Amino acid sequence: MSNPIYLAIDTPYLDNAQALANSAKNHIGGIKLGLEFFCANGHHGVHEMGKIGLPIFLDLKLHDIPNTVAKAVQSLNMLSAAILTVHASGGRAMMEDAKAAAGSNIKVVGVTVLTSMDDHDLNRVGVEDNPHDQVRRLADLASEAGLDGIVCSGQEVKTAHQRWKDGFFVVPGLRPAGSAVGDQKRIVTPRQARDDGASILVIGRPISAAENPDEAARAIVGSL
Ligand SMILES: O=C(O)c1cc(=O)[nH]c(=O)n1[C@@H]1O[C@H](COP(=O)(O)O)[C@@H](O)[C@H]1O
Repeated sequence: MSNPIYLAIDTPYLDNAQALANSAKNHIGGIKLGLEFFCANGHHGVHEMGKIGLPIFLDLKLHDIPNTVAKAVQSLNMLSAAILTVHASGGRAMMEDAKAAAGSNIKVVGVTVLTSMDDHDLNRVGVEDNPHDQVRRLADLASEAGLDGIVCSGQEVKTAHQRWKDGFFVVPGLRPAGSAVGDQKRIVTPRQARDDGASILVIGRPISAAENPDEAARAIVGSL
């Protein structure tokens, strides 16, 4: 079994990102670069991180009209990322065009309901369904649009996996027992997410903020 852990590297500093990835690289399966890193370092930064030799998950959560998202995806293809995110709430046409624009080796996955949101937060943006139902709705839409999978919390991944047998399920919002929760609201342990059908586990601060990131990553691998 390959290592399912993608280390979320959320920093604007390329040297810090390289140091963190290099320190934990023997106990992770990939590197996730998000908006904080990409806005500061762009294509050059992604190229440099690629030299570490692990698959790159480019988490840019694209969300715009279909034409704009498709053109943005085309501009990212040269980076040879393994995984790319768009917001599923951008709609079916946007997801279809994103997938059509992506290189054949990139998995395009739809972010459903951010793990930092609970029922109340969803209601405040006009969604009356609870996170579970909204994830199910957006997972069905992502599947219809031809995406490879979705991003959801570990609280929904079991149901999503049952409905979409060959879907690819990215699960963030993971906290080993006893670690700081921070801004996340729908959390489970890495082990729980894995058991419930997560394809990959996105983990940031429980590793990056640890005194010894390599040791923290190794301990999480051991818990799976
Ligand atoms: O798409 C994501 O990766 C993502 C979706 C989501 O719903 N929640 C979420 O936390 N993430 C990302 O997963 C990472 C979680 O980081 P930690 O909370 O530090 O483990 C961050 O880089 C977030 O941008």
